[in-house]
Amino acid sequence: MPETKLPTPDAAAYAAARAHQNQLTKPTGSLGMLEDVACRFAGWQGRAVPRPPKAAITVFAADHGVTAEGVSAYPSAVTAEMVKNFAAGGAAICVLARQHGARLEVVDVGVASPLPALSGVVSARVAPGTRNLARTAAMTEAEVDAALEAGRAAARRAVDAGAGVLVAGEMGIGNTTPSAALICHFCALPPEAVVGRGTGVDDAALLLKTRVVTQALARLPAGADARAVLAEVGGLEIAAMAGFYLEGARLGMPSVVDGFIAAAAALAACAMAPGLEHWLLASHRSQETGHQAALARLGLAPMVDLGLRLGEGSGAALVLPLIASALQLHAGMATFASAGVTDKA
Ligand SMILES: Cc1cc2ncn([C@H]3O[C@H](COP(=O)(O)O)[C@@H](O)[C@H]3O)c2cc1C
Ligand SMILES: O=C(O)c1cccnc1
Repeated sequence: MPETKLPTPDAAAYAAARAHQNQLTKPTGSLGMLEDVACRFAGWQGRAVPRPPKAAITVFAADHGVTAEGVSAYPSAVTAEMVKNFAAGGAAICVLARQHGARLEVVDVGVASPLPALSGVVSARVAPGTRNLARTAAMTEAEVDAALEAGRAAARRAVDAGAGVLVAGEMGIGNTTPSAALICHFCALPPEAVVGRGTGVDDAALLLKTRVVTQALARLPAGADARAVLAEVGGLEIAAMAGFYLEGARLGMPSVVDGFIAAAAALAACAMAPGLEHWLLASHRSQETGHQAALARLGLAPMVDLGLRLGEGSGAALVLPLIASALQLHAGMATFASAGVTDKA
């Protein structure tokens, strides 16, 4: 796979935005992370006063052979059923996309059972789910490449549709298991520090899930590159999300990273293209064990902590109004000079 060459955000526009923030009628720094968000959008758009972006949400769906081990509280069949629910507009992410007027596309990267043609669902099937990573490599590297490309193509469609900020979500019963393995690998953490309850498994399944991750990681050869790591312990939708982030950044478009699975995909993508993290914003702190460590490794601070553990891109969608407020405050507030307010001494 050719190395992705990424642009760098515009440092001059970022600095101009920071200077502008310091002129606004508020104590310096008092809008906290909203100030950083506005300045980072300035860097991404190359203008001191960035325009409010339209958001596009892409949900990648795929199944996981590892569900045969009993690592999820829900059966694999839910993945396909939820894709139908996405098409019918009934999932959490559908409600949030409608609320925010965001484009929503669902991409089938490898749901186990073939789906009928569904409105809003793009078929980019690589395989009928991954193989069971408890016992064997989840994917071949060719499958990883195909999934990465499915994600890249989806990012191009979102940008072509006029998006100024991208959101990747996922649906894949069992996917917190490969995500935990990826986070362990890229953060050099033991499974006990990363594996969580996902959809809500009991203590016995949590132990089993931890053992599965330990066994899968033991197969990784020393010095395996990100593609090989994804093939061994990853997932089709996770690889697609990585491709989506990479292509977004290549096109100069930032992505809001959702929860645990998104963080795992972002870590893999950053390993493929250092500097990608400069194009990412973290929406929230997930309840899932190990998410905080993954964000720390990415150098990202979550905007909110709402006790979420859903996925689908829901956390990222929930912060879109905060991003809009950050940019409106940046553009709309008076300066000390314009309002005749005395600045600090
Ligand atoms: C009805 C339903 C809707 C969901 N939407 C997202 N997830 C989330 O839960 C799954 C990961 O958790 P685990 O690894 O424990 O299976 C993923 O599909 C994720 O998107 C859902 C899960 C369910 C059951
Ligand atoms: O944080 C997430 O993305 C998450 C956590 C649990 C289950 N599904 C998703």
